[in-house]
Amino acid sequence: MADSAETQELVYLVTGGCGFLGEHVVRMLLQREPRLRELRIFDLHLGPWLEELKTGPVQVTAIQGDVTQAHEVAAAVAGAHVVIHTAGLVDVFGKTSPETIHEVNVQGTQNVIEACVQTGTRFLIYTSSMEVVGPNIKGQPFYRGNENTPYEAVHRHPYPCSKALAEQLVLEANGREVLGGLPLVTCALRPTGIYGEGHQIMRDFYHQGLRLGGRLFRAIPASVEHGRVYVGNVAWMHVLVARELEHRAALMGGQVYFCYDNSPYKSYEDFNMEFLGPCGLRLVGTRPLMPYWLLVLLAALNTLLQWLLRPLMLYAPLLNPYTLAVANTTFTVSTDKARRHFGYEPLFSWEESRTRTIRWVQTVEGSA
Ligand SMILES: NC(=O)C1=CN([C@@H]2O[C@H](COP(=O)(O)OP(=O)(O)OC[C@H]3O[C@@H](n4cnc5c(N)ncnc54)[C@H](O)[C@@H]3O)[C@@H](O)[C@H]2O)C=CC1
Ligand SMILES: CC(C)CCC[C@@H](C)[C@H]1CC[C@H]2[C@@H]3[C@H](O)CC4=CC(=O)CC[C@]4(C)[C@H]3CC[C@]12C
Repeated sequence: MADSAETQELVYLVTGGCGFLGEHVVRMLLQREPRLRELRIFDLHLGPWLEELKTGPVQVTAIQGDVTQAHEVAAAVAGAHVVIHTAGLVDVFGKTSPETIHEVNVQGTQNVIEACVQTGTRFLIYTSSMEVVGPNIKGQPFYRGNENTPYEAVHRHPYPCSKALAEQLVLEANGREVLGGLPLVTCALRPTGIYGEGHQIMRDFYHQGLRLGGRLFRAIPASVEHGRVYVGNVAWMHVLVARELEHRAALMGGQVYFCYDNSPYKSYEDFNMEFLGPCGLRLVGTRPLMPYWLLVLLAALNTLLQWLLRPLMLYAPLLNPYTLAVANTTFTVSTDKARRHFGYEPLFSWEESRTRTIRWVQTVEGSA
């Protein structure tokens, strides 16, 4: 990559570049990677906003494609110096079958790795997830943990299972010889729950609050803490890793990094209120209004309804046994591995992340 860097000739590929995180990665690369010549954006569904990017100095190439199709992936990867693989099916609500989640998240990642090997691309960054670690099926808390904290990472749900398998594939591929004889350098970033402009679940909570007359009802105790991270900082960490991977290949190759920032540790609902509150919503109750056993029952009922209604319609509410278990389990990270290895510092302070997210919620359809 050194020659290309000197002549400012880098080609990057972002898979899933039209998703919530992918769009931020794309925009961040255009702003903060001056060595970029071409940016390829590969996604199943291309967004109309891509058009506005095509007028800048960097060649922006939109590629409509499917990561499960090896030939489509190989064609997109050929000639790229760096691949940032964010594409994935983020489904914890039972909208898609476990087989499809596996095909996209695991087989899709395998296709990306093989494409790098076959075409000679040396640097691969994978967007993994905190879900690879936990919360586990026992609901054990992970409190201010880092990448070395012992934790029983046992999953049953298709989404964390698929992310864990895909991450393993990526890490094992580190060091494989790519076309041309040089070694592949890979690493995986594990964001905690991401928030920020474009966050669909935040939108859903906002609309739900509006439907309930400006109120949301507390379901989870305030003492259950979640680590959350602003999407701009997740994008920034991807850009930094991509930049540093060549020079620090021995240190960073085959490594995992939690993706974090200075957002405060709070319960999922209290954290959301940091944005929804200034937009006119109120969280009712200092304690959960329903006993936990009733939530468990409702979550199980939702699973049953989803199954019964499947032939007629897709019933995929926010509450199911898995989302309840995740929401009700403390999972917070506290680590400086990314700072030590490649100098990561959050680009956006908590105040700025909050302000940007509030401004975005204010533009969401239905807002006052
Ligand atoms: N949203 C979150 O809180 C977190 C997300 N992640 C990971 O970050 C990555 C991005 O997630 P989000 O942006 O939230 O999801 P998203 O659903 O907004 O974006 C995923 C993108 O991948 C694309 N995609 C899906 N299937 C594809 C296929 N077969 N071929 C090509 N493209 C395909 C989608 O069209 C979409 O644009 C995922 O890998 C996810 O597992 C990790 C931690 C937390
Ligand atoms: C009313 C319910 C009790 C509250 C439901 C909230 C849930 C929908 C969300 C609570 C925690 C979220 C998950 C968490 O942020 C970690 C994640 C990481 C990922 O890689 C993908 C998304 C998610 C699983 C996220 C999904 C929504 C929650 C379960």
